[in-house]
Amino acid sequence: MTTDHVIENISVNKSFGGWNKQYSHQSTTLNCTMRFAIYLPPQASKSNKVPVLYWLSGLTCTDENFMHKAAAQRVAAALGMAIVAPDTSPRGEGVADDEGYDLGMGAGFYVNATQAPWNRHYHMYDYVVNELPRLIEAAFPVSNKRAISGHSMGGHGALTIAMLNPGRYRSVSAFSPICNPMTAPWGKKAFTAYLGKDQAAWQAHDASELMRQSTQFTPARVDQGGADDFLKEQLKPETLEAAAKESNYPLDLRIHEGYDHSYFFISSFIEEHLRFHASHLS
Ligand SMILES: N[C@@H](CCC(=O)N[C@@H](CS)C(=O)NCC(=O)O)C(=O)O
Repeated sequence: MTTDHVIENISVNKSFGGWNKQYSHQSTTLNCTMRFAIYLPPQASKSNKVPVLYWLSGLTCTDENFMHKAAAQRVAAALGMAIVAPDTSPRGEGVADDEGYDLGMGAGFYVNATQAPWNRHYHMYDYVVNELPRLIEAAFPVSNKRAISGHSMGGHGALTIAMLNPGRYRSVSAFSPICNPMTAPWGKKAFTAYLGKDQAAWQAHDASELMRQSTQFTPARVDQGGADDFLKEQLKPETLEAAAKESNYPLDLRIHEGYDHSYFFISSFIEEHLRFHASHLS
């Protein structure tokens, strides 16, 4: 490990024979101290590097929501899969913020901000794609067999990051993703602030636009609750489905009647997502 990869342990909890841990580190990409969580299954050891799923959370979340509420550890332990959950934005004094829950801290949207004041710290795209996996693969017994998943804003992050980096992730999945942020209130607000008014810059981070233009396919699964309050105005899975049809992208999209936007939905289907990723990681 080089000095670029100095990490400080914050918590350790044994879980299903493996370990749930939190660390902080100084991020050179985000220019602030960041926290992440990692679940290491019992199979992970110096002589046995395990594949790793990167989980991107939604608005208002930290590295903790998924690890506390998704109930993923039992199946991750059985499958021998590590899970890494970063925070959802840069943090700390001096980091630009907004009064709204959907902009600033807790709402990094997994893009590289080009607009002031956000461009000093808000580089979540580079952090997730480059700095974090470099650090994780240097510091823990995990391999470079990667998958990516996320929820809502994090579902948007997972889909766009996978499509912008073909070959980097073996599979991608999302719960209740923001499928067409260019036309959704959450996305329009964040993209205007972080990327500016020119919508050409937004297209590169819109899952539906990317899927419509895709010629290289990463296996993709999306699950959406039919009783999600954000479904019609913010999430728009029908737009992603239409885009997949246009490019013949093999998207497995499922709508589940009665489920809402919460972690009660995620925990109900997380096992299916982990098994989907395991089938592509092995
Ligand atoms: N209306 C909600 C929107 C935020 C929200 O629903 N966040 C989702 C992701 S988009 C979440 O995971 N919240 C944290 C949790 O359920 O643990 C609020 O004001 O907090």
